[in-house]
Amino acid sequence: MQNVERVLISEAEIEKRNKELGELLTKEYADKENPIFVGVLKGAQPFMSDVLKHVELVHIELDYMRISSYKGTESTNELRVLLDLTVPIEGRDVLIIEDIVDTGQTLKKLMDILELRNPKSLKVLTLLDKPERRTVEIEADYVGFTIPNEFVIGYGMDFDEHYRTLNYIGIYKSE
Ligand SMILES: O=P(O)(O)OC[C@H]1O[C@H](OP(=O)(O)OP(=O)(O)O)[C@H](O)[C@@H]1O
Ligand code: HPA
Repeated sequence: MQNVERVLISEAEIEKRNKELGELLTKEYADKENPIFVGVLKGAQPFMSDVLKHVELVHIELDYMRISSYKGTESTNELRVLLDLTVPIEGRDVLIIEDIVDTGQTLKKLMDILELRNPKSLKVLTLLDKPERRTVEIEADYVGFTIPNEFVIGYGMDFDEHYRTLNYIGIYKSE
């Protein structure tokens, strides 16, 4: 396990939580008219596809955005929209799907951008929440796991584009 200090969340724990979250979203979005789930690439991709296996609804549109900020283990403060939505969201129920809310800067920027487009509702699902690192006041509506202040890798999350393919979440060992 090169550069993995220890396993923080196992594949089985992730699967169990994904099922619970998918069932919750099924209830929450069943009566919404025209909902759209927005995956934030690249990190949220494995989580989004796994959680959707447990969402038993067929009227949800899927779309993606990409915002990038991290170099190594540090946020750069320079957030760039690299990929935008392909459809309007005015009057629609929007759910942002993230892998992690860390400083909160990415989510804050994303929510500011999407709020300007006048959605009916704008909520957030994140697999991981790292509240100790927050620099802006922001909370997700649905959280998979609250984690300590450690840099994590795996299950979509990277260190310089490596480790995204691990099927568990580990703590990164820097040397
Ligand atoms: O709360 P923050 O401190 O802003 O960090 C969270 C963001 O950082 C990661 O994205 P990253 O910029 O690394 O892009 P990636 O998803 O392509 O890895 C992650 O996917 C979140 O979007
Ligand atoms: O702990 C993290 N790991 C990987 N990517 C991240 N982006 C923000 N925080 C993290």
